[in-house]
Amino acid sequence: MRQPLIAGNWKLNGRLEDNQRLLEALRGASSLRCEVAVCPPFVYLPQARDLLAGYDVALGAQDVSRFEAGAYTGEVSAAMLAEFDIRYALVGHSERRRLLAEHDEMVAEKAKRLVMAGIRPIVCVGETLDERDAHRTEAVVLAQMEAVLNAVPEAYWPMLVLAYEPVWAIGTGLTASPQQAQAVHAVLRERVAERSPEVAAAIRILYGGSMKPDNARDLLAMPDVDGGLIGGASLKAEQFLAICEAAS
Ligand SMILES: O=C(CO)COP(=O)(O)O
Repeated sequence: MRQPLIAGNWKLNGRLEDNQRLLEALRGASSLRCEVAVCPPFVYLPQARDLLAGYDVALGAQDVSRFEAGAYTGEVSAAMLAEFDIRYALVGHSERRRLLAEHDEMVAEKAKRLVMAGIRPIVCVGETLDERDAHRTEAVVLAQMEAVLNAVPEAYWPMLVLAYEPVWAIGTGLTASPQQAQAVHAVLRERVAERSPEVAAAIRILYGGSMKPDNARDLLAMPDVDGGLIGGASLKAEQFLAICEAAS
C-alpha cells in the first residue's frame, strides 16, 4: 500500500511570525496516518526544521539548482539542502515553467541532482487549458514525466514522487474532477509500469490544483491519487490539517 503524502507548497508566502503560528499548529499532523510535508521558501527552512524538530512532519524545498556548485548567483544546491534535513524538493512546478522558462531538460537535471544528494524530488507535471482543449493532456504530462525518467538512473526511481497539477486548476478555484484526476494519474502510472512494474506500484502520484477540505476526500478516494500538493490551503493550518485528515 502506498502511504498518502500531503505536501504544502507555501510558494512566495510567509513571515517569521506567521510561520511560527502555522508550524506550531502543524505539529498536530504528526499523529496522522498520512505523511505530511511543508515546503516553505528556502530562507524559512531552518525555522521550520527547528519548530518541527521531534514531530513527524517532513521538510521540502520548492526548488533546487540544476548546478552542483560554482558561479551561479542566487542558486541553492541539492547538497546545501541536504545539510538541513530536507526530505523533498519540488521540481518543475508550472509557475516556474511558465514564469521562469524552465523546460523539461532543466527539470530533469534538478531531479537528478536531488536524488544524488539523497533528497526526493516531487516532479510536477500538468497541462494548460489550451493543451487540454486540444486533447494534448496525456502527451504533455507524459513528456514532462519521461524527461525525468530518462535523466534519473533507474536505481533512484523509488525516490521519485509525481504531482499532477493541471495548470488551469492552480489558484483558480477550479479543480479537476476526481474522474479527470484519476484518468491522468492512471496514464502516468501505466507509463511507469511499462518501464518498471515495481516502481509503478509503489510510486506516489499527488494531485494539486485547488485542493481544499471540501473536495479533498473525493479526490483522495480515487485509486491512483496518493496524496495532494496543496497551495493556498496550506497557508491556513485548519484547512491544511483537514486535508491531512481526509488522507489518513
Ligand atoms: O500549485 C499548487 C501546489 O503546488 C496548487 O496551488 P493551489 O492549491 O493554490 O491551487
